[in-house]
Amino acid sequence: MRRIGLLGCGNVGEIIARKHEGVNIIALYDAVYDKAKAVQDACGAQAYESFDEFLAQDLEIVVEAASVSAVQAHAEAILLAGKDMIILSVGALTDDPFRDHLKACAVEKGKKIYIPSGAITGLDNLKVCQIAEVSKVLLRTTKNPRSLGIEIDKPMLLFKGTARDCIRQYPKNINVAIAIELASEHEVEVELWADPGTDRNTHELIVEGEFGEITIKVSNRPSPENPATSYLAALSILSLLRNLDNPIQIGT
Ligand SMILES: NC(=O)C1=CN([C@@H]2O[C@H](COP(=O)(O)OP(=O)(O)OC[C@H]3O[C@@H](n4cnc5c(N)ncnc54)[C@H](O)[C@@H]3O)[C@@H](O)[C@H]2O)C=CC1
Ligand SMILES: O=C([O-])CC(=O)C(=O)O
Repeated sequence: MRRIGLLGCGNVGEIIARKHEGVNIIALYDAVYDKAKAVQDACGAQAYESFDEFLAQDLEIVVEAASVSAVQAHAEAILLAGKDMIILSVGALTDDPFRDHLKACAVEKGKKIYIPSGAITGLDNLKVCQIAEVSKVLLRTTKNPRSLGIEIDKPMLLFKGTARDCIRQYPKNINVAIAIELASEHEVEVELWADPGTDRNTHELIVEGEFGEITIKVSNRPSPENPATSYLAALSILSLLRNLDNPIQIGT
């Protein structure tokens, strides 16, 4: 079984620790040591207070479910230590020189960086946008204000602009837009709405191109422990881990 290290033991990390199958989680790290210790019992892994000690373990894959800044701080070291990496805080990869550098590190060590589908679906065939003519990629995201850490009493458009500008302002809420941008290799327009009347994190993806039109609407249940994060995001990592060694690859 693949040996996994968990970087980030908050909401998503804890779900992975409890529900993983087909892989062996052996090491845990969180900037808040108590969080890593708190999930030890869920998976029988060891929590480490020092990142270097965590990374020194015999890991094949590090699963990042921490933050954009955790990716910025640790991804290079993880890849250069010869580990594959699953990156959920994909907003970190908007920085082109940083992303190119991580790619070069992965190539140098013969390792892979996996970007899970996270809180959206449809990333598989969105990759056709890399080779097709595309006139529009729009993501309209709507969350309850509590997910965005604000209080309002009627729907409000908080942001309209590029995915790159949006992730700078909302690094915990719009990583999906960057996953869409990386899959499509096309600039993504984002509308971010806060709606006190909704109990879902909704992502509507609208794409127009030479192939026709795509509309995908995902109405996500927020995670119980972190309403900003859709439960689907944790499930997407669990399914990625489950299918890593499947000889049949489904989807583009
Ligand atoms: N790609 C996607 O579709 C999605 C991405 N996300 C992202 O996934 C990440 C995890 O989400 P949650 O588990 O809900 O967040 P969370 O806030 O519940 O847990 C994050 C954990 O990581 C730890 N952490 C943060 N920075 C760290 C660092 N530099 N080093 C070590 N530990 C660090 C925190 O102490 C916390 O325990 C977030 O960055 C979130 O924005 C969430 C949903 C969808
Ligand atoms: O979980 C979600 O619905 C989206 C999210 O937080 C992100 O993309 O960062």
